[in-house]
This record gives sequence, structure tokens and C-alpha cells, in this order.
Amino acid sequence: MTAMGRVGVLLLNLGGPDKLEDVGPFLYNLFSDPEIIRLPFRWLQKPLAWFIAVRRTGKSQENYKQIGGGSPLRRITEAQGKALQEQLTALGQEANIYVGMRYWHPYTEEAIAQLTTDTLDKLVILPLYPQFSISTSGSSFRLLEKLWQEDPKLQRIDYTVIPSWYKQPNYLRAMAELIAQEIDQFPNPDQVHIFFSAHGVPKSYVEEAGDPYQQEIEECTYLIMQTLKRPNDHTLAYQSRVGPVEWLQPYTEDALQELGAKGVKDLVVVPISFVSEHIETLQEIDIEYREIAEEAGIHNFKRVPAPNTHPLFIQALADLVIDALEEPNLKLSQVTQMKKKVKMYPPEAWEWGMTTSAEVWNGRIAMLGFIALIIELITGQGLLHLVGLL
Ligand SMILES: C=CC1=C(C)c2cc3[nH]c(cc4nc(cc5[nH]c(cc1n2)c(C)c5CCC(=O)O)C(CCC(=O)O)=C4C)c(C)c3C=C
Ligand SMILES: [Fe+2]
Repeated sequence: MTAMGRVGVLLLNLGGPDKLEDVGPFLYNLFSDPEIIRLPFRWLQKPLAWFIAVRRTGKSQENYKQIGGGSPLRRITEAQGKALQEQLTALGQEANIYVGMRYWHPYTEEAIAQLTTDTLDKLVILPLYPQFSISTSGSSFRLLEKLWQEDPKLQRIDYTVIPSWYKQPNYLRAMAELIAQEIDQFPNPDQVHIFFSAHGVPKSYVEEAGDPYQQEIEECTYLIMQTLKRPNDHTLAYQSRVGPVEWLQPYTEDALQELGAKGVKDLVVVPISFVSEHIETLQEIDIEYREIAEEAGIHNFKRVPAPNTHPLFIQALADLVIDALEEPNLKLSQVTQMKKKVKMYPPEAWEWGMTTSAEVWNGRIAMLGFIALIIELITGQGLLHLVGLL
């Protein structure tokens, strides 16, 4: 305990299956989240999640098999938590660290159950995503808001949220140091092409829902290059596309092929939206994208490790916590306002007035009316006649 009282830090992350049998239920949890698949009808969410999870499990298990049969995300996140606690202690700030995953153990609900029994005086909520997206930090904040509304014990905890932190100077230094270490292993370090690969999101998240993710990724890339202070060419592309809709472009596979065609031979990939090794670095980049790059003529393909427990990165997390304790509190409900026009998935419950939910319901009713009109034009009968009600 310190002058601040009993402090807790809740680290949020996505979670990943610990073993192959977990892959199906993990995917079901992921696709059940309306911030991951945005559907016009909420009732469709669970059946569709089940359908997609069943279809995807085999392929996804094959990928997890290639990285040892499960995700290392829990182990690395817990190691980050331990290192953060030690760093905070060294800086004179004792804190309990909790890990809350969105789609697998330890679930956010488990972390919340633990921290409510620990009678904290102050809680810092720190997502392990440097950049904000509706689909990641946004989804976790949405869940936390719900848990807060339901539990009076939680409402008594004085808390603050860190929405995103891609500008944090020690984080930028950690990234620059990791990149420098990798390019300095090439015979001509200045000739190496630096390839930033960010996890993609559907384009509609940015263009229709106002997700600041793309802007934060672009600014983060720029700031890392500024911190690196090297003359190398660089590219930013988006990986891990799922499903038939258009995602942020350029896609990583296309950008690699284009660079190969232009004669790039030496390239390092920098995973930019992840702070831990996981399936998308160890399998997708190290195996799938390496193969694509080599086929395109990029013979010297390397990857920069994720920050994991790099001392400068842990220092960045500690700085974020200490700054958050000193600054005025930021509440969960303020985050979406702060991120300007972000539209999280609209609530289902009808709300009177010029609200998002009213807009959604009006849209749905208008769609039904339109379908009824088309049916009447084609069949010559109204909908109620057709279904035998009139
Ligand atoms: C910034 C990071 C991430 C964003 C943005 C993100 C968006 C997003 N992801 C999917 C679909 C899947 N994601 C999966 C796993 C996964 N995704 C992230 C990070 C981001 N996702 C992490 C850390 C992980 C866990 C990896 C692990 O080691 O287990 C998966 C499962 C893996 C697979 O089958 O490929 C899917 C599916 C969508 C649809 C989306 C945006 C809407
Ligand atoms: Fe993902």
C-alpha cells in the first residue's frame, strides 16, 4: 500500500486458446461479439457465431498446431503483468495486477470477481492494445461498462481508463530499438525495407462507424520511424483478413508481392498492433507471409519480435499507470465520446428520442416495410394476405 491506498491495474487483452480443444469455443466466443461481427439483427449473432466457429475450427486448429498447439498469449500477458508489478514497485508504487481476457481464460469477468474481493482504492484499466479499435479495446470497455452497471461493489471503486497509448515515448523507443537490432544484422542495414504489418479491421469500421484505428496506426508508424531516425524505406499494410467484406488496404500479402516485384530483397516485418507474440505473428507472419515473400523474390525476410517483456516496453506500461494515477479520472462512458464519432454496436433496447437505437430500429422497420412493398408488387397481395392473416 502507498499514499494512493490499494492500487490495482487491470490489463485487458483478447485471449487465445490454451490447447487445441479450446479453439472451437474460443472462436464461438469471438464471433458472438457484436463488435467483431456487426449484424443488422442481434438474434442472428449466436447462430451465425456457432456456424462460423464450426466452419473455421479445423483450419484454425491446423494453425495453432504449427505454433505448438495453443496460443502463448496468456503466458506472455501474465509475464508482462509480473514485470510491470516489479517495475512499479521499483518506482515506489505497489500495485495488484489483474489480467482480463475478452474471449478466453482468464476472462475479464474472472479478473473483476478477483479485484472486487481485494477492496481496491484505485483501479487503472490498461488495454494491451496501443491503438484503439472498436473491435478490441472498444469491445472490452463495452463489457466493463455492463459489469459496472450491474454491480454496486464495482461502482464504489475509483477507477480510470487509458483508451490508447501509441504515442507513449518509451513504447516508441522500445519499438525503434527492436527494429534497429533486426536491421543491423543485415550487411546493408540502410537498404532494408521496413514493413509495418497491422491487424486489419473491416473498412466499414473506419468509414461508417468512425473507428480511429487506422488513423492511430498511421500516426504510430510515423512516430516509430521518427524515433528510429534511419533512412530506410517503409510500408504499412494490414493482415489477418477474415470473411467476405473489404478490410483496410493494402493487404499484407499484396504489398509483399508488390515489393518483391519492385526488386526488394531485404525486408523486416514489424508487427505493429500487437504487443505479444501470438498466432498472427508466429504462424501468419513467420510462416504464411514468409512463404509469399520468398516466392515474390524477397530472399532475406526477417521479423521484429513483439515487445513482450522488453524492459523499455515494461517501463512504458509503468509510466502509463503512474501518469494515469496522477491525472483526472477518465470514465468508461467518456471513452467513446473522446474517440469522437465512434459508433459502438447500437444497443438493442429501444430508447425514445433522437438516439442511435431509435435510428437502428427505424431503419429495421423501414427495411421490413420496403420488403412488404416489393412482395405486394410481385404477388399482387399484401403480406398479411399472403401469410393468411387477412
Ligand atoms: C489489434 C489487434 C486486433 C484487432 C484489431 C483484431 C480484430 C479482429 N480480429 C478478428 C478475427 C480473429 N482474431 C483472432 C485472434 C486474435 N486477434 C487478435 C488481435 C486483434 N484482432 C489477437 C491478439 C488474437 C489472438 C491470437 C492468439 O494467439 O490466439 C482470431 C482467431 C485466430 C484465427 O482463427 O485466425 C480470429 C478469427 C476480426 C473479425 C477482427 C475485426 C473485426
Ligand atoms: Fe483478431
